[in-house]
Amino acid sequence: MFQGDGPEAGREVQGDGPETGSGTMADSGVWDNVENGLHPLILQTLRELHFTHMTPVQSVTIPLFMSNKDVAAEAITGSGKTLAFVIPILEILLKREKLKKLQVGALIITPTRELAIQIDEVLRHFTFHFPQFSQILFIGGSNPIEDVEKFLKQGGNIIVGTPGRLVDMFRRQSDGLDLPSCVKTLEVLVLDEADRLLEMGFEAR
Ligand SMILES: Nc1ncnc2c1ncn2[C@@H]1O[C@H](COP(=O)(O)OP(=O)(O)OP(=O)(O)O)[C@@H](O)[C@H]1O
Repeated sequence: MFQGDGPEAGREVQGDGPETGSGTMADSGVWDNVENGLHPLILQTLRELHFTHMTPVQSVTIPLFMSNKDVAAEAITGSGKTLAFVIPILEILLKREKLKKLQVGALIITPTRELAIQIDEVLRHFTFHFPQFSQILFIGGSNPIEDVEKFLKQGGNIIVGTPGRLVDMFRRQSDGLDLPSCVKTLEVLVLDEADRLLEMGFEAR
């Protein structure tokens, strides 16, 4: 499940998995046909990845997301949900005024370190072509001070993180990181696997 930051009411989308439709995973339209067009460098990255067609969840949600709707999607594992939010994030950030180094434009929260690493890797394929966007991974298992220093040094226009480390990073003002101020520029919030995230029972302490 994911959400775009937009003025209009959300809409629930049921995405088909790889085994449905005509039997192939990517059978719901070519990327060139996305309304208003995708950025040429995004299309180039998709060609590099050999992704010729959108999956059903991508073809339904990407246009909604790109028109600033709030989107909630439910689709089976492996149906291509990651690209369904990664591409709109980039398109939305490309349309806004350039973000400064410490301004966060998108925050992707996911329940496990493994998922965060996977999303970070997928995103990196795309941001490789957009050096104006910095991205940072906030997950447990490393020294939080290193994350603070990394953010201050290289910035984090797009953050991918797990809840525990993110909460920690939001409380690091005494170490020189004022993340609550940095997210004032937030355009997109993604709650990946929102059902699992909410089951985890994170509460304000
Ligand atoms: N349009 C596409 N064409 C071909 N392959 C794709 C396409 N979109 C995504 N994939 C590939 O399909 C696989 C599953 O995608 P992804 O991990 O985004 O699924 P998911 O729905 O997020 O799965 P999970 O529920 O496990 O997180 C990945 O290997 C990804 O690279």
